[in-house]
Amino acid sequence: MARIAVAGYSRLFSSLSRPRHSILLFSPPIHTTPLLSRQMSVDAQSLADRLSSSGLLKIKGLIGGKWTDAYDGKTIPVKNPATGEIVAEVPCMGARETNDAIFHANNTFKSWSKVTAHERSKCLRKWFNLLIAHKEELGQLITLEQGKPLKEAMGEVDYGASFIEFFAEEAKRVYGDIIPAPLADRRLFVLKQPVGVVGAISPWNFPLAMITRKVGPALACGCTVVIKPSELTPLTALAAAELSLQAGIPPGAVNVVMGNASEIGDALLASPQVRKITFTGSTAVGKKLMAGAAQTVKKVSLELGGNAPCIVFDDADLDVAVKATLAAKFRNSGQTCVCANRIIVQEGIYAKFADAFLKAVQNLKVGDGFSEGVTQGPLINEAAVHKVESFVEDAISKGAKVILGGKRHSLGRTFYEPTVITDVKSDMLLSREEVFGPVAPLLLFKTEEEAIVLANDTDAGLAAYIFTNSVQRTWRVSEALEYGLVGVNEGIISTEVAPFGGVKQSGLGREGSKYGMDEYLELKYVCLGDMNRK
Ligand SMILES: NC(=O)c1ccc[n+]([C@@H]2O[C@H](COP(=O)([O-])OP(=O)(O)OC[C@H]3O[C@@H](n4cnc5c(N)ncnc54)[C@H](O)[C@@H]3O)[C@@H](O)[C@H]2O)c1
Ligand SMILES: O=CCCC(=O)O
Repeated sequence: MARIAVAGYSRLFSSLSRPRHSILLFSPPIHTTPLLSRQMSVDAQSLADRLSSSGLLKIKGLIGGKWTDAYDGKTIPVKNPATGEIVAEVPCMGARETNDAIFHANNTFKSWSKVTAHERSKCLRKWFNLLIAHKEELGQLITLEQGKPLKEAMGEVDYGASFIEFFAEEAKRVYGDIIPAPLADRRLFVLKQPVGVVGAISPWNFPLAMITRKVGPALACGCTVVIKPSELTPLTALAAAELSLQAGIPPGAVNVVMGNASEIGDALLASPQVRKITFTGSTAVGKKLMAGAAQTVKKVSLELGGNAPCIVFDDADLDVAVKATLAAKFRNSGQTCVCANRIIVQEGIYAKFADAFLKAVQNLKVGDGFSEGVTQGPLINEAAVHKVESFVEDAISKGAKVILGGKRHSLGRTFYEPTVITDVKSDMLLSREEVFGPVAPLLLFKTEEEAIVLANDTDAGLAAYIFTNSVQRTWRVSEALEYGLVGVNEGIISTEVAPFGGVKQSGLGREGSKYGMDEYLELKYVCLGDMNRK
């Protein structure tokens, strides 16, 4: 059955303007005909045709500038989470392909790191222009493999591309230092140099932005990269890599391998040529990578899971708090590391907030991301739904009350009803861990001190949100929160110009902004002596 309404989204595309952000077919060897033609519906086939004619539907890995199958010919399927249909088969690569990708990245590093900052900047700028020129196709790919509504996917393209534009500019601003010397016959300099080959491992929830946020600064600094996208969403990464080649970024500077995650990860960790691992994903995998990087003492940056508190004080503007909390909670159907995970509401505003929030959540529309008006796509897979279900069951068994949703959506598959749960307590799974789904748990507090204790009562420390009209409280609470990002009266705070990253077990290092460059640079101190010699 055709589930993708081609006419509908064509109209949507034509109504969307070009960006201003603030905020098949190569067949792998064992298949002789393109998978899309064999396994998808008629409407899906026209989508495939459009993507295919754009040249952006790549289904091979990229090693040293060559589109490459797995050496043993094995493939893995990529599925549309909204329909369960297989949309492509991509190579199931492992250590051998990864080592070759590292080899090429290392060779290319020798030349790319010597290219002037001005030239690197120009290449990145061209890449940005191409990403924006292909916004529609990239948005389609994101919705196809990740499931988020097309409008949100197009927003991700703007957001993802913004990192390339920003770091194209930053490439020209890698300044060193001259330090006043303690001895008269010396001069002291600090040089900033690229770290070398970077292994970049990314998750499925932002198939483009979580890659560009890493690769943009890496290339800007003169590093080369081996990307391992999530096996659930590799098509967007491959399309972006194709555009990097079209932009003139040299073959070998951007490599993409996917397949056996732990084998690829181990190869990246073991290689002395890989000098930096940058990872976005779960805390559990981040810890493994951090331990593994010790073998060769690599630089590591980790963007891991969150457990964001969203604190609504009695003095908050109710409309602002409801609207912003809705955005912070239900972005990408709750599958965002900075999604509000615990909505902590002061007793004086609790009833009014719960009522207004419930009404707002009732207006969300669940469905296939390609259908017009849909705001909530499916969850990524069955495991994600099981996790949500187990958290909701745990809360109910401990006394929480479901006031909306609380079960799978009638659309079936991995669609889950937008859910609001009250009477949530801090011992419930919903409070302890990130639910990564469309479930909004409401907790009640009495005093500011209590709210801060509740908010900080977690190993995570990525994003937090507060709603208040008091300037003094804004400062006090922002300073007291053990988090890397704080939104005040705002639910969507990510931008390429500000540092993104967590404290505690949410990670190490920062991405985006001028600080994002430091992660890909080494400092070298040079001492020039004997200055008095004539
Ligand atoms: N802090 C952030 O910026 C941020 C952003 C997005 C997502 N996240 C977090 O990511 C998680 C969701 O993403 P996910 O389910 O893809 O996470 P995940 O940790 O399961 O996977 C992330 C990536 O790591 C790879 N991987 C898994 N095991 C590996 C191994 N042993 N060696 C090397 N690579 C391995 C996966 O294939 C994938 O590419 C959530 O916890 C979310 O909070 C964090
Ligand atoms: O999921 C995490 C990244 C989302 C963001 O950059 O705002």
